[in-house]
Amino acid sequence: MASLTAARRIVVKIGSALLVDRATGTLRADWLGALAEDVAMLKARGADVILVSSGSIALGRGVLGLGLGTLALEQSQAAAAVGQIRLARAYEEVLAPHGITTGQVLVTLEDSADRRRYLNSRATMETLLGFGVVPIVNENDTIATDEIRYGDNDRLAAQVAVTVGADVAVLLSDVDGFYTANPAEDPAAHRFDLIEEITPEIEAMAGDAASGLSKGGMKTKLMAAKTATGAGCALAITQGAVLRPLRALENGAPCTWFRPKGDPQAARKRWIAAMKPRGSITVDAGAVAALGTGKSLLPAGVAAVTGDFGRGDPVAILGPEGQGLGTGLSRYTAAEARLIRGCRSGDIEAILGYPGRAALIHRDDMAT
Ligand SMILES: Nc1ncnc2c1ncn2[C@@H]1O[C@H](COP(=O)(O)OP(=O)(O)O)[C@@H](O)[C@H]1O
Ligand SMILES: N[C@@H](CCC(=O)OP(=O)(O)O)C(=O)O
Repeated sequence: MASLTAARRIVVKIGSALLVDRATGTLRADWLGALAEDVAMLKARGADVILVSSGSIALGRGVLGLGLGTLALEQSQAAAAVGQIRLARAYEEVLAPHGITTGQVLVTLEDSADRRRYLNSRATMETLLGFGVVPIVNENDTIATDEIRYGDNDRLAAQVAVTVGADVAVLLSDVDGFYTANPAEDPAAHRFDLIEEITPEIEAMAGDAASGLSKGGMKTKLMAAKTATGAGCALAITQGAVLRPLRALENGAPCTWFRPKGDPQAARKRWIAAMKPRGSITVDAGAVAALGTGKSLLPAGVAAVTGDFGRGDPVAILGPEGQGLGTGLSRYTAAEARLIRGCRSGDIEAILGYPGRAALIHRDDMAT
């Protein structure tokens, strides 16, 4: 079974109900301080950690005196604007004493649907993690309208896990796992230790949230589990209300694991391989050899470009005889690719008039 101890890159989702005291609308400082110790523990053993944290609306509504009732979308968005700044600051304040730098990343559903932005956010996240930063991710509630909202951070966390190629995602909840029925309503319900496959029977067991601060309930957690496991990332649901819930999980606290399908790299390659190319890039013999040894495709190895693709679009990679070598996501548009074809990476800026990425297709964005 998957485990937190061996994880290389971990996404942890923290729900509003854990972070914010419902009655007072204030932050649970002790709980957050203890969570910072958990994060420091994971970082100390070399894992990358990304926190997907809810709580901006719950915090902001307290500050604005909006009460506990249902909010109109604009009110939620206003509350998020007020709450998010406090939320990000709270994480910074608890993690800094551990020598950990934080960065705020606000995303919308559009960012991951649009492939160009998806590649940008992937590259930025990778760079942040390379610096040892712990990204604090939330939905950009102040600008997201209904059509482009995740609406719940369970699915957002799974999407982030896929974007960064995490091998483990943990949803810290107010319940210690996935049950045969909502345990708040059915005392006979029992918890699964491991779910191998999310079948329609399992889906029928997922109910809504019982608490007033949360959004998703188990339905969105199952959707998150589907997304994560399909991309090779194991997902755990566990009780977050205890102090140091990640240490507790490592020490065998009750939870439900969802088994991943393969590993993140293999899943990403399957995803890219299934895309319909928007054009083609023909490479020379030297590039064929370089790709064979697992290198990225540089402009220098490109002989010809066809089609009209944008940044992030899938393109067919062809050998000198026109033979198919695979599919990759282009980091340049077709027009740019034609201009920098055959050039050294160091000349890209002079040719295009702006600095670009060294590779035309990065190794991670290629299925060969
Ligand atoms: N099959 C189920 N197993 C466990 N909990 C369930 C189930 N169906 C519905 N629930 C409810 O989902 C809640 C957890 O979701 P939610 O309150 O949205 O948590 P979070 O704040 O962590 O997002 C549980 O407290 C429980 O009331
Ligand atoms: N983005 C929103 C949270 C949405 C959400 O999923 O909340 P929760 O069910 O508490 O995880 C916020 O920060 O208030």
